[in-house]
Amino acid sequence: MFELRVRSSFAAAHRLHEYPDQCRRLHGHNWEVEAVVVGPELNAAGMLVDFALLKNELRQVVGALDHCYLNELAAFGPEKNPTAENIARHIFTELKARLAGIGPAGVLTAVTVWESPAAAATYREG
Ligand SMILES: Nc1nc2c(c(=O)[nH]1)N=C([C@H](O)[C@H](O)COP(=O)(O)OP(=O)(O)OP(=O)(O)O)CN2
Ligand SMILES: [Zn+2]
Repeated sequence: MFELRVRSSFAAAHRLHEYPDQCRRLHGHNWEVEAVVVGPELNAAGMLVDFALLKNELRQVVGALDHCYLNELAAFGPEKNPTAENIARHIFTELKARLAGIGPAGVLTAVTVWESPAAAATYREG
């Protein structure tokens, strides 16, 4: 089995409801994002999926969050906090849909979002 990882990043603002600390106030992060794609077979070029394709798709998904106030986006809204966990699940769902439309050999299994070099959340399926 082969496992590929591609990374992207975005800068955005958020605030966390139901949080008893300064994170309730408006603040920002530079989020780092990693997507993991797995599969057993290589193509004639010796690739599971071209990194260029994966990076482009991830960039499209992450780009929709870049320089946004995340709480205002429909993906999060007033009720769902834009935590690293919810951001990871959102990116996973969007990227999975985009990759399904292209039909590459690999399967998306996880998305990890780092809020800082010391703190990350992963959403995975399969
Ligand atoms: N499980 C989660 N916990 C927290 C999240 C999250 O998304 N998932 N997010 C936050 C806030 O976004 C906050 O801005 C980050 O808090 P913290 O990790 O404390 O960041 P600091 O840079 O202030 O950390 P220090 O290491 O203390 O400097 C909080 N928790
Ligand atoms: Zn924060």
